[in-house]
Amino acid sequence: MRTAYSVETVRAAERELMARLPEGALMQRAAAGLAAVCAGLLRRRRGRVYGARVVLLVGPGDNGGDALYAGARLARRGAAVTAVPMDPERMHAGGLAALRAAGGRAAGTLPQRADLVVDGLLGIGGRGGLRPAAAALVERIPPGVPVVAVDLPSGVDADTGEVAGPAVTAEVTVTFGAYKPGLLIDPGASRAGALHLVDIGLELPEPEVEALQHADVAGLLPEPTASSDKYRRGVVGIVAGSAQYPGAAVLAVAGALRGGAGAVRYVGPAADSVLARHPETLIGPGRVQAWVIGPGLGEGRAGEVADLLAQDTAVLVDADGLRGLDPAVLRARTAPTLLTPHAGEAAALLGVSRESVEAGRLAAVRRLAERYGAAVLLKGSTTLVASAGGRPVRVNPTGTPWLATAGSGDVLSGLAGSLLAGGLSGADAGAVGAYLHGLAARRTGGPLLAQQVAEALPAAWRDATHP
Ligand SMILES: NC(=O)C1=CN([C@@H]2O[C@H](COP(=O)(O)OP(=O)(O)OC[C@H]3O[C@@H](n4cnc5c(N)ncnc54)[C@H](O)[C@@H]3O)[C@@H](O)[C@H]2O)[C@@H](O)CC1
Ligand SMILES: Nc1ncnc2c1ncn2[C@@H]1O[C@H](COP(=O)(O)OP(=O)(O)O)[C@@H](O)[C@H]1O
Ligand SMILES: [K+]
Repeated sequence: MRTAYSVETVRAAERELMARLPEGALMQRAAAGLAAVCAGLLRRRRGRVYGARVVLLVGPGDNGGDALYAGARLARRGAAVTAVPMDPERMHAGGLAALRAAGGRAAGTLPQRADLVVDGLLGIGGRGGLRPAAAALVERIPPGVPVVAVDLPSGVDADTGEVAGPAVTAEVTVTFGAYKPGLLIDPGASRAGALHLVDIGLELPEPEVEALQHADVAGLLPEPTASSDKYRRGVVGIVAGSAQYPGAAVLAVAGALRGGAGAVRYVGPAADSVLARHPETLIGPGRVQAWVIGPGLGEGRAGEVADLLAQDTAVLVDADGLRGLDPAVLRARTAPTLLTPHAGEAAALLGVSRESVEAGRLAAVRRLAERYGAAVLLKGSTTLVASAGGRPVRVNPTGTPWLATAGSGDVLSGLAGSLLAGGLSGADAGAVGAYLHGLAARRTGGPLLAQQVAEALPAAWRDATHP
């Protein structure tokens, strides 16, 4: 599991540790880790550190201090290091002295030739969009030169991943003590490049955000045993499709057939299309361990949604099924419930604009889970899964923008429903479903069709369980 912590939590852990260590010890740990990553990158790119031109962008706080001390270490190894301050009056004094003592220099303007830029403008002390002096430096980073971000790319909000205006795009981010949510959630995540965590010895409580890895997914996926039969493995029922959208039913069933359930049952008007593509499907009402309702349902089918929600069976509600949901009805349920909106559907459920959901995805998914008393999977660039009751929000690390194609959400709802039928909780079914869905899409590559994502699911399952 990859875990991430808010700025407030990191600061508290830092204070506690600093009280027990000599002054400046944490910054030296951070700078040593940062310098090692920079040196590794320079060696890979040009064979050696000696003679490399390194530019440090230096902000007014400790993030700049880290960059200056790391720059001093690189200068001692023969790099030509130039520090460019955001504000020449406010640079970490100890760091600047160390850099100068090691042979580095400060300059007023950004050199146009460099082998590496180190972004030490802002770390966890950054607030709001970059102010003009910082933005001007970011805009002058020479194109094609690799950037290593210190703690996080400047301009990315550490707690949310929000980016308001210009921001650094890094090849590598070297972060200290703990990942921050903004490094795992887009748009911040796509600015951070490869993540490198430097352990500075922090002791941390439960995380705010977590991302599953292969081993976590393997531990959650249901595996059949000698005593399994198709009913014990779980039956998932799919209520999807309409005369207008029969394809949604076919795709949801395609996902469900590859989600580990022993059988898939289809209920709805697209039975002929479903059977033509998936002869394995059972047709018509019957007993199931989990229902999926919503993909391609069209208008006027709220009664069917209400009927399923009234049953004491796990239910996943997607797409058209999400219209007009009553929070009181959902909160009263005791069986697992998973809602899988995209940003537009989430906005309608919260009564806010789509833009506000997209700008603050973490807050939106948390509010949805609280309000509806259910697990909620918010689709989009970095899919998020929250559960009612304040557990860490799960961030899916496997997505790809190629998934933004018609019908891929239908495959996901069938898949996650199948996992629910296999006995996973709402949040686990959502997070594991999104993980396999993203892996399958990455395996397929783009441009991709939703049905290809479904077809690649067994291979993605094997990748996660037998890496
Ligand atoms: N606290 C600790 O124990 C450690 C901190 N470390 C480093 O210290 C950093 C945090 O340092 P600070 O708390 O000094 O904060 P930062 O260095 O992140 O930035 C704070 C400064 O930036 C200015 N600023 C804030 N938002 C801005 C914006 N949008 N545009 C322009 N300027 C802005 C503020 O006025 C303030 O002067 C971490 O990210 C990490 O790099 C590391 O050395 C490890 C140990
Ligand atoms: N920019 C993006 N990056 C990664 N994944 C995305 C992006 N946009 C959409 N997706 C994913 O694509 C799928 C689209 O689902 P959805 O919006 O329900 O479409 P549909 O209803 O056509 O199936 C979801 O899994 C979502 O997370
Ligand atoms: K930074």
